Amino acid sequence: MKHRSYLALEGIGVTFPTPKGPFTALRDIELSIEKGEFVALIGHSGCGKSTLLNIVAGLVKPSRGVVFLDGEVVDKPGPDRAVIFQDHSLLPWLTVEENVRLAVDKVMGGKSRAERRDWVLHNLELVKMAHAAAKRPGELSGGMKQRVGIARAISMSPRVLLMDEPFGALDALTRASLQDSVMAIQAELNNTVVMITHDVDEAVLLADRVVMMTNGPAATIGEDLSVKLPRPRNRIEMADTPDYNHARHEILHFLHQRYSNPVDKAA
Ligand SMILES: Nc1ncnc2c1ncn2[C@@H]1O[C@H](COP(=O)(O)OP(=O)(O)OP(=O)(O)O)[C@@H](O)[C@H]1O
Repeated sequence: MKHRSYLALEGIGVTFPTPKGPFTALRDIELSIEKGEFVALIGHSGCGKSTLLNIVAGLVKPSRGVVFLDGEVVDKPGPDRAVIFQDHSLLPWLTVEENVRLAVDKVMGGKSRAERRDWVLHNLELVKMAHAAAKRPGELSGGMKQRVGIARAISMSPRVLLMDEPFGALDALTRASLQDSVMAIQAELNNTVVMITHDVDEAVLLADRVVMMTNGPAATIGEDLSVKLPRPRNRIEMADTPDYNHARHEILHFLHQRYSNPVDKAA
Protein backbone atom coordinates (compact mmCIF):
# COMPACT_ATOMS: atom_id res chain seq x y z
CA MET A 1 0.00 0.00 0.00
CA LYS A 2 1.12 3.52 -0.76
CA HIS A 3 2.59 5.41 2.20
CA ARG A 4 0.50 8.47 2.89
CA SER A 5 1.85 11.36 4.96
CA TYR A 6 0.08 12.57 8.09
CA LEU A 7 -1.47 15.43 6.09
CA ALA A 8 -1.76 14.66 2.39
CA LEU A 9 -3.28 16.86 -0.31
CA GLU A 10 -3.74 14.74 -3.41
CA GLY A 11 -4.65 16.20 -6.81
CA ILE A 12 -6.42 19.22 -5.38
CA GLY A 13 -8.07 21.60 -7.84
CA VAL A 14 -10.60 24.35 -7.23
CA THR A 15 -12.89 26.00 -9.76
CA PHE A 16 -15.31 28.63 -8.49
CA PRO A 17 -18.50 29.48 -10.35
CA THR A 18 -18.55 33.25 -11.03
CA PRO A 19 -20.94 35.51 -12.98
CA LYS A 20 -18.34 35.56 -15.78
CA GLY A 21 -18.08 31.77 -15.88
CA PRO A 22 -15.95 29.21 -14.04
CA PHE A 23 -12.73 30.52 -12.44
CA THR A 24 -10.00 27.98 -11.74
CA ALA A 25 -8.13 29.16 -8.65
CA LEU A 26 -5.97 26.08 -7.95
CA ARG A 27 -4.84 23.05 -9.96
CA ASP A 28 -2.84 19.87 -9.39
CA ILE A 29 -1.86 20.54 -5.79
CA GLU A 30 0.17 17.67 -4.32
CA LEU A 31 1.46 18.29 -0.83
CA SER A 32 2.62 15.82 1.81
CA ILE A 33 3.26 17.02 5.34
CA GLU A 34 4.64 14.83 8.11
CA LYS A 35 3.49 14.94 11.71
CA GLY A 36 5.28 17.71 13.58
CA GLU A 37 6.36 19.58 10.45
CA PHE A 38 6.01 23.36 10.28
CA VAL A 39 5.20 24.40 6.71
CA ALA A 40 5.03 28.00 5.51
CA LEU A 41 2.96 28.76 2.42
CA ILE A 42 4.08 31.81 0.48
CA GLY A 43 2.93 33.39 -2.80
CA HIS A 44 1.63 36.63 -4.22
CA SER A 45 -1.73 38.03 -3.23
CA GLY A 46 -4.64 36.23 -4.87
CA CYS A 47 -2.73 33.05 -5.79
CA GLY A 48 -4.98 30.88 -3.64
CA LYS A 49 -3.21 30.43 -0.32
CA SER A 50 -6.32 31.05 1.79
CA THR A 51 -8.37 28.82 -0.48
CA LEU A 52 -5.85 26.02 0.07
CA LEU A 53 -5.82 26.51 3.84
CA ASN A 54 -9.62 26.62 3.90
CA ILE A 55 -9.75 23.31 2.06
CA VAL A 56 -7.65 21.71 4.81
CA ALA A 57 -9.88 23.41 7.39
CA GLY A 58 -12.90 21.84 5.64
CA LEU A 59 -14.41 25.26 4.96
CA VAL A 60 -14.04 25.05 1.15
CA LYS A 61 -14.73 21.90 -0.83
CA PRO A 62 -12.21 21.16 -3.58
CA SER A 63 -13.59 20.57 -7.08
CA ARG A 64 -11.02 17.81 -7.57
CA GLY A 65 -8.81 15.77 -5.30
CA VAL A 66 -8.84 14.69 -1.68
CA VAL A 67 -7.26 15.80 1.61
CA PHE A 68 -6.28 13.08 4.07
CA LEU A 69 -5.44 13.75 7.69
CA ASP A 70 -4.06 10.82 9.65
CA GLY A 71 -5.59 8.49 7.05
CA GLU A 72 -9.07 10.03 7.18
CA VAL A 73 -10.71 12.07 4.42
CA VAL A 74 -11.27 15.73 5.35
CA ASP A 75 -14.65 16.93 4.11
CA LYS A 76 -15.92 19.26 6.82
CA PRO A 77 -14.60 21.54 9.57
CA GLY A 78 -13.66 19.95 12.89
CA PRO A 79 -11.87 20.76 16.16
CA ASP A 80 -8.94 18.57 15.02
CA ARG A 81 -8.01 21.44 12.66
CA ALA A 82 -7.76 24.75 14.52
CA VAL A 83 -7.54 27.90 12.43
CA ILE A 84 -5.91 31.15 13.52
CA PHE A 85 -6.88 34.10 11.34
CA GLN A 86 -5.25 37.51 11.04
CA ASP A 87 -8.27 38.89 12.82
CA HIS A 88 -8.16 37.10 16.20
CA SER A 89 -12.01 36.73 16.22
CA LEU A 90 -12.33 36.68 20.03
CA LEU A 91 -15.78 37.29 21.45
CA PRO A 92 -15.65 40.83 22.90
CA TRP A 93 -18.15 40.25 25.70
CA LEU A 94 -16.22 37.32 27.21
CA THR A 95 -13.01 37.46 29.23
CA VAL A 96 -9.77 36.00 27.92
CA GLU A 97 -10.28 32.92 30.08
CA GLU A 98 -13.87 32.47 28.91
CA ASN A 99 -12.86 32.82 25.27
CA VAL A 100 -10.37 29.99 25.61
CA ARG A 101 -12.76 27.96 27.75
CA LEU A 102 -15.34 27.96 24.92
CA ALA A 103 -12.87 26.04 22.77
CA VAL A 104 -11.76 23.77 25.62
CA ASP A 105 -15.37 22.86 26.46
CA LYS A 106 -15.83 21.67 22.87
CA VAL A 107 -13.05 19.11 23.08
CA MET A 108 -12.87 18.25 26.81
CA GLY A 109 -16.56 17.78 27.57
CA GLY A 110 -15.82 14.67 29.65
CA LYS A 111 -13.41 16.41 32.05
CA SER A 112 -14.31 18.13 35.31
CA ARG A 113 -14.72 21.89 35.56
CA ALA A 114 -11.49 22.17 37.57
CA GLU A 115 -9.52 20.14 35.01
CA ARG A 116 -10.83 22.28 32.18
CA ARG A 117 -9.96 25.47 34.07
CA ASP A 118 -6.42 24.22 34.71
CA TRP A 119 -6.04 23.39 31.03
CA VAL A 120 -7.24 26.87 30.00
CA LEU A 121 -4.74 28.51 32.36
CA HIS A 122 -1.94 26.20 31.24
CA ASN A 123 -2.50 27.26 27.63
CA LEU A 124 -2.68 30.94 28.59
CA GLU A 125 0.66 30.47 30.36
CA LEU A 126 2.17 28.98 27.20
CA VAL A 127 1.38 32.21 25.33
CA LYS A 128 2.33 34.37 28.37
CA MET A 129 -1.20 35.64 28.88
CA ALA A 130 -2.21 34.05 32.20
CA HIS A 131 -1.90 37.47 33.86
CA ALA A 132 -4.72 38.80 31.64
CA ALA A 133 -7.16 35.92 32.16
CA ALA A 134 -9.87 38.19 33.59
CA LYS A 135 -9.55 40.93 30.96
CA ARG A 136 -11.83 41.41 27.96
CA PRO A 137 -10.45 41.62 24.40
CA GLY A 138 -11.18 45.37 24.27
CA GLU A 139 -8.58 45.91 27.03
CA LEU A 140 -5.79 44.12 25.12
CA SER A 141 -3.30 45.19 22.43
CA GLY A 142 -3.38 43.54 19.00
CA GLY A 143 -0.44 41.30 19.85
CA MET A 144 -2.03 40.20 23.12
CA LYS A 145 -5.30 39.36 21.36
CA GLN A 146 -3.41 37.28 18.85
CA ARG A 147 -1.66 35.46 21.73
CA VAL A 148 -5.07 34.59 23.16
CA GLY A 149 -6.13 33.40 19.68
CA ILE A 150 -3.11 31.08 19.66
CA ALA A 151 -3.94 29.81 23.17
CA ARG A 152 -7.50 29.10 22.06
CA ALA A 153 -6.27 27.14 19.04
CA ILE A 154 -3.62 25.05 20.81
CA SER A 155 -5.92 24.38 23.79
CA MET A 156 -7.94 22.13 21.49
CA SER A 157 -4.83 19.95 20.90
CA PRO A 158 -5.58 19.98 17.17
CA ARG A 159 -3.99 17.50 14.81
CA VAL A 160 -3.14 20.44 12.57
CA LEU A 161 -2.76 24.10 13.35
CA LEU A 162 -3.70 26.31 10.40
CA MET A 163 -2.56 29.92 10.47
CA ASP A 164 -3.70 32.45 7.87
CA GLU A 165 -1.25 35.36 8.11
CA PRO A 166 -1.56 35.36 11.89
CA PHE A 167 0.77 38.32 12.42
CA GLY A 168 -0.11 40.31 9.31
CA ALA A 169 -1.79 43.13 11.20
CA LEU A 170 0.94 43.58 13.84
CA ASP A 171 3.86 46.02 13.95
CA ALA A 172 7.33 44.58 13.34
CA LEU A 173 8.42 44.41 17.00
CA THR A 174 5.22 42.79 18.23
CA ARG A 175 5.44 40.41 15.33
CA ALA A 176 8.98 39.38 16.27
CA SER A 177 7.91 38.72 19.85
CA LEU A 178 5.02 36.51 18.68
CA GLN A 179 7.29 34.66 16.27
CA ASP A 180 9.61 33.87 19.19
CA SER A 181 6.65 32.62 21.21
CA VAL A 182 5.45 30.45 18.35
CA MET A 183 8.94 28.91 18.08
CA ALA A 184 9.04 28.25 21.84
CA ILE A 185 5.57 26.65 21.77
CA GLN A 186 6.52 24.59 18.73
CA ALA A 187 9.65 23.32 20.52
CA GLU A 188 7.42 22.15 23.38
CA LEU A 189 4.37 20.79 21.53
CA ASN A 190 5.75 19.80 18.12
CA ASN A 191 2.48 20.61 16.36
CA THR A 192 1.85 20.03 12.69
CA VAL A 193 1.48 23.55 11.32
CA VAL A 194 0.56 25.13 8.00
CA MET A 195 1.08 28.89 8.06
CA ILE A 196 0.38 31.42 5.31
CA THR A 197 2.74 34.35 5.29
CA HIS A 198 3.83 37.14 2.96
CA ASP A 199 7.03 37.66 4.91
CA VAL A 200 10.12 35.87 3.59
CA ASP A 201 12.08 36.27 6.83
CA GLU A 202 9.19 34.95 8.88
CA ALA A 203 8.92 31.90 6.62
CA VAL A 204 12.64 31.09 6.94
CA LEU A 205 12.75 31.76 10.67
CA LEU A 206 9.77 29.58 11.58
CA ALA A 207 9.40 26.86 8.99
CA ASP A 208 10.90 23.46 8.30
CA ARG A 209 9.69 23.82 4.73
CA VAL A 210 8.63 26.77 2.61
CA VAL A 211 6.08 25.91 -0.06
CA MET A 212 5.98 28.53 -2.82
CA MET A 213 2.93 28.99 -5.00
CA THR A 214 2.83 30.17 -8.61
CA ASN A 215 0.56 33.05 -9.59
CA GLY A 216 -3.09 32.47 -10.35
CA PRO A 217 -5.32 31.76 -12.08
CA ALA A 218 -4.82 28.00 -11.88
CA ALA A 219 -2.04 28.40 -9.31
CA THR A 220 -0.08 25.42 -8.10
CA ILE A 221 3.00 24.62 -6.04
CA GLY A 222 6.10 25.91 -7.80
CA GLU A 223 8.86 25.11 -5.29
CA ASP A 224 9.12 23.27 -2.01
CA LEU A 225 12.21 24.33 -0.07
CA SER A 226 13.55 22.56 3.03
CA VAL A 227 14.96 24.97 5.61
CA LYS A 228 17.81 23.09 7.19
CA LEU A 229 18.69 25.62 9.86
CA PRO A 230 19.26 24.10 13.32
CA ARG A 231 16.87 24.82 16.18
CA PRO A 232 16.49 26.66 18.45
CA ARG A 233 16.76 29.50 15.97
CA ASN A 234 17.83 32.95 16.96
CA ARG A 235 16.96 35.71 14.51
CA ILE A 236 20.12 37.71 15.15
CA GLU A 237 22.60 34.84 15.04
CA MET A 238 20.88 33.33 12.01
CA ALA A 239 20.87 36.50 9.94
CA ASP A 240 24.56 36.19 9.04
CA THR A 241 24.68 32.48 8.24
CA PRO A 242 25.05 31.25 4.63
CA ASP A 243 22.18 28.74 5.03
CA TYR A 244 19.79 31.49 6.09
CA ASN A 245 20.81 33.73 3.24
CA HIS A 246 20.58 30.87 0.76
CA ALA A 247 16.99 30.05 1.80
CA ARG A 248 16.03 33.70 1.71
CA HIS A 249 17.56 34.16 -1.72
CA GLU A 250 15.76 31.11 -3.14
CA ILE A 251 12.39 32.46 -2.02
CA LEU A 252 13.08 36.01 -3.18
CA HIS A 253 14.19 34.71 -6.56
CA PHE A 254 11.01 32.66 -6.90
CA LEU A 255 8.72 35.52 -5.88
CA HIS A 256 10.40 38.38 -7.70
CA GLN A 257 12.00 36.81 -10.74
CA ARG A 258 10.33 33.56 -11.69
CA TYR A 259 6.84 34.57 -10.58
CA SER A 260 6.85 38.31 -10.08
CA ASN A 261 3.77 40.05 -8.76
CA PRO A 262 1.03 39.94 -11.43
CA VAL A 263 -0.03 43.46 -10.44
CA ASP A 264 3.43 44.82 -11.36
CA LYS A 265 3.35 42.98 -14.68
CA ALA A 266 0.00 44.51 -15.57
CA ALA A 267 1.23 48.05 -14.83
N1 LIG B 1 -15.77 31.96 -3.33
C1 LIG B 1 -15.07 32.42 -4.39
N2 LIG B 1 -15.66 32.64 -5.58
C2 LIG B 1 -14.95 33.09 -6.66
N3 LIG B 1 -13.63 33.33 -6.63
C3 LIG B 1 -12.98 33.14 -5.47
C4 LIG B 1 -13.65 32.68 -4.28
N4 LIG B 1 -12.74 32.58 -3.27
C5 LIG B 1 -11.56 32.98 -3.80
N5 LIG B 1 -11.69 33.30 -5.11
C6 LIG B 1 -10.62 33.73 -6.03
O1 LIG B 1 -9.61 32.74 -5.98
C7 LIG B 1 -8.31 33.33 -6.02
C8 LIG B 1 -7.52 32.93 -4.79
O2 LIG B 1 -8.03 33.59 -3.62
P1 LIG B 1 -7.35 33.46 -2.18
O3 LIG B 1 -8.08 34.34 -1.25
O4 LIG B 1 -7.25 32.02 -1.85
O5 LIG B 1 -5.90 34.03 -2.47
P2 LIG B 1 -4.71 34.38 -1.43
O6 LIG B 1 -3.46 33.88 -2.05
O7 LIG B 1 -5.05 33.88 -0.09
O8 LIG B 1 -4.74 35.97 -1.44
P3 LIG B 1 -4.22 37.02 -0.31
O9 LIG B 1 -2.78 36.75 -0.14
O10 LIG B 1 -4.49 38.36 -0.95
O11 LIG B 1 -5.04 36.77 0.91
C9 LIG B 1 -8.53 34.84 -6.14
O12 LIG B 1 -8.46 35.19 -7.50
C10 LIG B 1 -9.94 35.03 -5.60
O13 LIG B 1 -10.54 36.15 -6.21
